[in-house]
Amino acid sequence: MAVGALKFGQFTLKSGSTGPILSALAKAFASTIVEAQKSSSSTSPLPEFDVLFGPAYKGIPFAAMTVTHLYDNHNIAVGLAYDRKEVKDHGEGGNMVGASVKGKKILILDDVMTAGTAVRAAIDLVKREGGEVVGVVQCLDREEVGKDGVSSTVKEVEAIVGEGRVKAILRMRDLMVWLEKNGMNDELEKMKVYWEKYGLKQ
Ligand SMILES: O=P(O)(O)OC[C@H]1O[C@H](OP(=O)(O)OP(=O)(O)O)[C@H](O)[C@@H]1O
Repeated sequence: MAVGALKFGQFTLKSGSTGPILSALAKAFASTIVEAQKSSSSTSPLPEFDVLFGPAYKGIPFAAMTVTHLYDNHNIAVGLAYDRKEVKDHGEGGNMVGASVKGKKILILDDVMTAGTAVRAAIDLVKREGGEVVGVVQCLDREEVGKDGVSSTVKEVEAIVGEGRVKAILRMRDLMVWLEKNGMNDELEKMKVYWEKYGLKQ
């Protein structure tokens, strides 16, 4: 909220990527991954993984920052891989870049899922290249109903990667609690209206 990254209602998007914001995000992604790997933190801890995969485009800088932070601050050394949206017809060719995923355990990292299209495409790509996707981590879990109108996109993706294997730095309901605590009532009201329309009903 402090940097205007999240807005409700009608607005024009503006990019707000700066060193301090990206640094905070890298730290949050890395801590979320480390916590999720502890067996005490959840009934479905994230398994160890070899390569972090960031789907183009926004997933690429987030994954790159996170592997760096994992190494510098948590002594976890993993590879970085990402895809190109356009197939390259010269040089190494193909649309995978970075560490090889073949025979490796892969964690996918992105900012947010809506319909889950980007993450599903990433899962398919990694599988085609011979990797095994062991989980997904996103910045914000929107906690919205998915394509079937009942379950969530998270549940739909967990049906592919494993129950409890989609993690998030924070959830929509965490944001609502934070807005309430900080007296941001206008934003909270807008979020509640949005939640009524799109939020999970359980
Ligand atoms: O779950 P989905 O319905 O796929 O939506 C979520 C995806 O959409 C956004 O990326 P976008 O498609 O805008 O691409 P970009 O990262 O290249 O901007 C976002 O970064 C996710 O990757």
